[in-house]
Amino acid sequence: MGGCHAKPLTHEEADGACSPPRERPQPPATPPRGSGAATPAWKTKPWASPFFGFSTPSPSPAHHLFSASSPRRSPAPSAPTTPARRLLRLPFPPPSPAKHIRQALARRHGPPRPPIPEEGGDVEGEGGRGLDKGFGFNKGFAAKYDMGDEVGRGHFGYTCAAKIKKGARKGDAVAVKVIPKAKVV
Ligand SMILES: Nc1ncnc2c1ncn2[C@@H]1O[C@H](COP(=O)(O)OP(=O)(O)OP(=O)(O)O)[C@@H](O)[C@H]1O
Repeated sequence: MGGCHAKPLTHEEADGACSPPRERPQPPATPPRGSGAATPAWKTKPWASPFFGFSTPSPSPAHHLFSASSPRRSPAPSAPTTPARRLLRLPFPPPSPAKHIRQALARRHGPPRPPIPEEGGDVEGEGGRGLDKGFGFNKGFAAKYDMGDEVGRGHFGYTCAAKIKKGARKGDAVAVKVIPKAKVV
C-alpha cells in the first residue's frame, strides 16, 4: 500500500509511494566498436547527434531547423508564405518604386502630351499666334524684322519694338527682346 510520508524519501521509496514507477530513458543500443557492419546511429535516427556518443530519447526542437524534411528548410510549394519571406527568396532586389510612381502620375495627369509641332521655327503659342524661335542676329534676323526703338530693359537684356517684314504676318508690330550672348551662358 502506498502512502505519502512527511519524512524525506529515497528515490526508490518515492517512486513506489507517490507515482507509478518510471522507466529511466535508456540510450539506444549501439553496436560495439569494430563490428563494422553497423550504421552509425546519427545516420538512421534523425535526433541522434553525430558529435556525441549518446543520443536523446526525444528529438530536440532545434532538430526541425536543420533536418532535410524540415518545413523551415524545404517548404511545401503550396505552403502559405508571408510577403517578406517571398521578397527574401527573390534572386535580385525588388524593382525600383519609380515605375509605380510614374504610373500613379500618369493616372493623375493623363497620358504624356505630344510635343508641340515646330514649323519653320514658329511655335503656336497660347493665343494662337506664332512665337518666333528663330531669334538671333545671325539667321536672317535683319531680313525678317525691322528693328525699332528700345522700349524697356530687364535683368538680362533690353526690348525693342520691331515690325515683321515677310510672311503672312507682314507689317505686324512685335517686341523683340535682345539678350547679349554674355548673359546666355
Ligand atoms: N510687348 C511689349 N510691349 C511694350 N513694352 C514691352 C514689351 N515687352 C517688354 N516691354 C518693356 O520692356 C521691359 C523689359 O521687358 P523684359 O521682358 O525684358 O522684362 P523682364 O522680364 O523683367 O526682363 P528680364 O527677363 O531680363 O529680367 C518691360 O519692363 C517693358 O517695359
